[in-house]
Amino acid sequence: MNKKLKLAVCQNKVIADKDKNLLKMKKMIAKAVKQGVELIILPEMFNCPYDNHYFPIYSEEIPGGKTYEFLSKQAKEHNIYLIGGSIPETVVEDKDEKLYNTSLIFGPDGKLLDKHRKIHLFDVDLSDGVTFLESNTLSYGEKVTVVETELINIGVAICYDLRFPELMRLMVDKGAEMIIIPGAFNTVTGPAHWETLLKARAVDNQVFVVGASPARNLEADYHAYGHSMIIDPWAEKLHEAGSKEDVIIQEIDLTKLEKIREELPLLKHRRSDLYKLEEI
Ligand SMILES: NC(=O)CCC(=O)C(=O)O
Repeated sequence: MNKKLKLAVCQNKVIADKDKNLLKMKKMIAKAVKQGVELIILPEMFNCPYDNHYFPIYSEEIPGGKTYEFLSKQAKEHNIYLIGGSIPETVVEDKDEKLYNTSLIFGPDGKLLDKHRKIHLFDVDLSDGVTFLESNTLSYGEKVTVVETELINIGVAICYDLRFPELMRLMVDKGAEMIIIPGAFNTVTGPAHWETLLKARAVDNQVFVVGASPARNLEADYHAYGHSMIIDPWAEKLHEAGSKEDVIIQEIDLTKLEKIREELPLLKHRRSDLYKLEEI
């Protein structure tokens, strides 16, 4: 394991124009690369407004779609690991078409290492005004995603997935040392829960946690919270964006993870004689 890792989160303001979103992201990635980062993380639905109306219109087949090609090229050109936030993915099986909220994970050679399809769909009706039914358009992912890289072992889950500690622990049991959450929380649940959940998952599992949100766009129907964040395994916040567009860059010390796990070995202290968690 390298001992230091420089990473960036590109918090873009998503608009209803895929090409413009990609162009903006290209510039943000170039800005991060100039600072020598090795890993770049993009937000949930970074190329498509977070809205059931837009998901089918913006969705792409994988591999081969415009965004897939864009991400692969960016990773290769800049020799970086790229966690492509998420995009709406179309899958056609036996004439049946399904959509997923999918994160694409690319290596520095531009090859797709893995993808994560959002497992838990955001179906809520909050009295404060946020109503969303992802399951109106999207299908449920079925896989726990952990990718081994030369930098660090990365678990990827998407937004509402963050609320399920069992999933995060399963990722850690599969070797995750950093959990990446592309996530568009909103202006109700964001201030209430985003930071708390990111920190809780970090301290529960003694991992780095990175939350990558889109910037807030008040012209859109859904107002993302923003506040992309990088948290260390001691639940210390290393960096936080505001609600506007930003590229946040942070060097992290990976020895912190080893040190904390050695000094406070809670993962070893589990009572597997009394309870267990398993992937089915
Ligand atoms: N895109 C999402 O899954 C939103 C999740 C969210 O806002 C939450 O509070 O959970």
